[in-house]
Amino acid sequence: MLNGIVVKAYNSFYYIQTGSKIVTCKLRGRFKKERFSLTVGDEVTYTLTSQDKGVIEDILPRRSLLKRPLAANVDQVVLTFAAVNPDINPALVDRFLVVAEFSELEIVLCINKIDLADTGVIAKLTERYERIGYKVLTVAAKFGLGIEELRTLLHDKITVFAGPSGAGKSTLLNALQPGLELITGEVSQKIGRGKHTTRFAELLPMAGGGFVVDTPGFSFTDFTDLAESHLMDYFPEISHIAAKCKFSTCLHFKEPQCAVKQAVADNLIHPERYESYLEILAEIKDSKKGY
Ligand SMILES: Nc1nc2c(ncn2[C@@H]2O[C@H](COP(=O)(O)OP(=O)(O)OP(=O)(O)O)[C@@H](O)[C@H]2O)c(=O)[nH]1
Ligand SMILES: [Zn+2]
Repeated sequence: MLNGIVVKAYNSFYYIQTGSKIVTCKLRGRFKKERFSLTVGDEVTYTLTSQDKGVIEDILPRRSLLKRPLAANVDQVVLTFAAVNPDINPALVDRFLVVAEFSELEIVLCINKIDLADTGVIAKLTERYERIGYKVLTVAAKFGLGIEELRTLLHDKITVFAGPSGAGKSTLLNALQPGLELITGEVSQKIGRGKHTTRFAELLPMAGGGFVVDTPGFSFTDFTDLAESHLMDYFPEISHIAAKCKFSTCLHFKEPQCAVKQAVADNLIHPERYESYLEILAEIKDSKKGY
């Protein structure tokens, strides 16, 4: 029995990668009866029926399932923003961060287009998010700057890219491609990448191990899945301090003796981060009205 990972699903065929080898597999009948939908990122065991064909015998338990893009076992998200052009919007960064935290993904904040920005601006931005505890990478995807460091962070993980339009996600993925050529070249031939354009995500194998989800998706507009009382869990610097509030039910809004509000006043929490928190809190409150 061999172990592998689903890198592409197409017409009830699954393309399973083990090492640098791709095997085309079908599912055992019993899975079809169970209506189990296998997706990219799933780990399976299979037996070979010929050199490059096989049958999936078992599906290993999923660690996670991301809905957009649809992929299992995603470990990490690289949130990509341009420092300028379009100018970084901290409120939008916070919204992406909340969704990434909610999805329990490891987070890398990638600030792109540093060739166009002031070094002072970059330093301030970096400091702002590193202070909260986030990993920040500054790159210029168009010029290959910082790409090696990003590549290192992708090793042995399944990574998805996200960020607003124009931030440079496609440029980043392309900059990562040269390192992939050896393996993806083989994949392309076998599974006809580019021939069939599908809406479904595929995993791109990385030279040093690990995969990147080829569709930068992971967009969202609402926070209706969140509970008001849990929102603070997705702001690390707020949840860190919340235990010191007078009331255990404190939402850090209008409650008296709130340690979070005090921390904002003392400049220990960035006022714009607190603004973002309040804004999303209001959206959650609104969405729950009328239920
Ligand atoms: N100056 C500069 N321009 C860049 C850099 N990276 C990307 N760009 C440019 O920014 C524009 C947008 O880049 P894309 O890679 O298409 O951005 P995207 O995030 O994939 O955008 P969507 O497909 O709309 O989601 C392109 O014109 C790129 O050439 C960079 O590091 N420096
Ligand atoms: Zn409070």
